[in-house]
Amino acid sequence: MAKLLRKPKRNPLSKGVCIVHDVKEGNTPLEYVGFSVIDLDKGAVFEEMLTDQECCAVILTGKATVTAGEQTFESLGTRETVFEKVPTDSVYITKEETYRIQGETDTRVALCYAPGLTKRPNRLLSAKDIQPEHRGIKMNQRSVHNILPDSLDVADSLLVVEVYTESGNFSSYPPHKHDQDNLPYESLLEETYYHEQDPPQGFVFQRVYTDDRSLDESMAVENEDVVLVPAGYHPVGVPDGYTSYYLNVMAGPKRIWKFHNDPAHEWILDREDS
Ligand SMILES: O=C(O)C[C@@H](O)[C@H](O)C(=O)CO
Repeated sequence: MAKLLRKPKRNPLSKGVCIVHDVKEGNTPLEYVGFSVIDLDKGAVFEEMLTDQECCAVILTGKATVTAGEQTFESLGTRETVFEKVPTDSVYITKEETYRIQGETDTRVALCYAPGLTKRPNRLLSAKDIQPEHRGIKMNQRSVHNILPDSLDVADSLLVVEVYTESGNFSSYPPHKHDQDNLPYESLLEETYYHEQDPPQGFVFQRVYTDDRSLDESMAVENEDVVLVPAGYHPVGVPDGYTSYYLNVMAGPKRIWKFHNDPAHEWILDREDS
């Protein structure tokens, strides 16, 4: 199995709480991004005390109450499956904070981590404030929900976005990278992809490669897999008949998404839509 591909597990953590993914220091080549997926049964509670990391808790499916410090956000979450394709609710939680998530229904939550540099207000990132963004033409079309974009000055390091790519299309395409701290031309951001497919027996292809090919992995990515992108271009192709969903977490030394397209494939952008 490719080194960048992580399969889902179901490791019980406490009563009614299961860890599906846990990408963290010690098991990842990533220095800035941490990523977990947890499943909570209705009524079950997950609690964590953050130290030097900030966190964005994305309610992928189901409903939950999130308490962060003195604030409680109730009835978060908008969908039973991610393929309802409506934006969802998330909560930004600052470093050195204790937070708690309680499932109001069975719920799946993505926990996105990155270095916290300052104490900031915790904040609800409401589904109501997310306008789906359409990108691309021809077979390069996708729909994007910007949960924590760089235009929102809410976090120190974290960028979070979810993307739908329909049957037969490519996204994160033409291939782009963001692995050089060379602003204003490019920023250095690591990235994780949490993937789902509809129907769930589907798979997508993701390649992660650098210009010199010292990194070049092509992966068949199945439902609930995670792909790590420490560096390089990272396009995704979706087979006919399936819809792809992925959640991206990005972080690096500067909180700005400035990508560089692979010059070999940039011509893709210059075509007429027809
Ligand atoms: O295809 C898209 O537009 C989504 C990607 O940009 C994805 O969010 C990503 O690769 C971010 O670097």
